[in-house]
Amino acid sequence: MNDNLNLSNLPTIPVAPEGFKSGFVGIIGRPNVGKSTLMNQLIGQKIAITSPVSQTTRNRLRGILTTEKAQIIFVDTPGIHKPHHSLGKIIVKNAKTAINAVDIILLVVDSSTKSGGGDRYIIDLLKTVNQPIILGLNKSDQQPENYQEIDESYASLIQDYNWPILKFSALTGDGLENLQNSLIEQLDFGPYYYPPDLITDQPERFIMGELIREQILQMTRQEIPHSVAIAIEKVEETPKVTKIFAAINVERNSQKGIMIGQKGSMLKAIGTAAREQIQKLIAGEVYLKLFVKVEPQWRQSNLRLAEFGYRVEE
Ligand SMILES: Nc1nc2c(ncn2[C@@H]2O[C@H](COP(=O)(O)OP(=O)(O)OP(=O)(O)O)[C@@H](O)[C@H]2O)c(=O)[nH]1
Repeated sequence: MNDNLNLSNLPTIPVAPEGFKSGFVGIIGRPNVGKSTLMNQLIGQKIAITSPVSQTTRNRLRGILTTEKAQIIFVDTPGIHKPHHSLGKIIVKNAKTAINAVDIILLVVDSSTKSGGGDRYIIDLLKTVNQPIILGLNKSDQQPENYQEIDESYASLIQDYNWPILKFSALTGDGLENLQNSLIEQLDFGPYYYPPDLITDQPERFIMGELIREQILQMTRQEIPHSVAIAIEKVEETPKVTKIFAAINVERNSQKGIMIGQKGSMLKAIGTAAREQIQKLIAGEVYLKLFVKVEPQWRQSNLRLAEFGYRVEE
């Protein structure tokens, strides 16, 4: 019998106690403001990848925080920006869909610099939204001396609305308890949507691919912009070690060269760092084998995008 159909294998979800609150919080913002860092910090484990290169996050990813009083499901959305190619369009479309499917919107901005056109673009998108919105000033640890001017530049953008403003640092954790309490306060009473010990809705394989992609983005920086997709081809579990075979798909031969590096040095460095991250994720020994493949123009082709796991959500 297929194990998936065996009902006794399904996780059980307890009945929530009286007064329990729950709901979905959409983390929205421009690329690179710290949305993924924030979600990881709030749920206490790395499930969303982060990097100094913008547009790191591609798919919707849920992070689940369960406390005694509440369950908050965070929906990390790809940064909203004006799209230039078909992957970009899917990313923005998914972010807009996410806005409609949540109970509270946490609009995150980078308060180490003043507001700009990109912030105004998102606030315009949110004008017609009915859910409560919180404006989160992130990167408080990096604010310069003229922080009051910066705070004012954001406050003036939302002066016509009654949105609360909270300041925090996703990196240091400063102000996050306050943020968590404000979110719980605004949530309605509700059930456990997920088992209390679950921290994400994504399968482990997806996160593994993301952890590999994170190392590529960090190590190759601007040289391999966004033309990389990871396919986890095989996972073999043995009692001692989990063997993972993953293909790194790039668009051009030149990118393949960069990815492999001199005498394979780049691929080796990526593999070593990603292996360490994956070991933390699965709490066990990992053997990671990486291959590089050239898939011309994968970003333009919706079919190929679907194969690599990028969903367009209606
Ligand atoms: N100093 C400081 N840096 C931060 C903070 N939060 C995030 N960062 C950094 O900002 C960069 C972008 O963070 P991400 O979490 O990847 O940003 P994101 O909004 O998810 O980015 P996209 O996936 O592009 O939408 C990373 O280098 C983070 O380390 C913060 O509170 N303080």
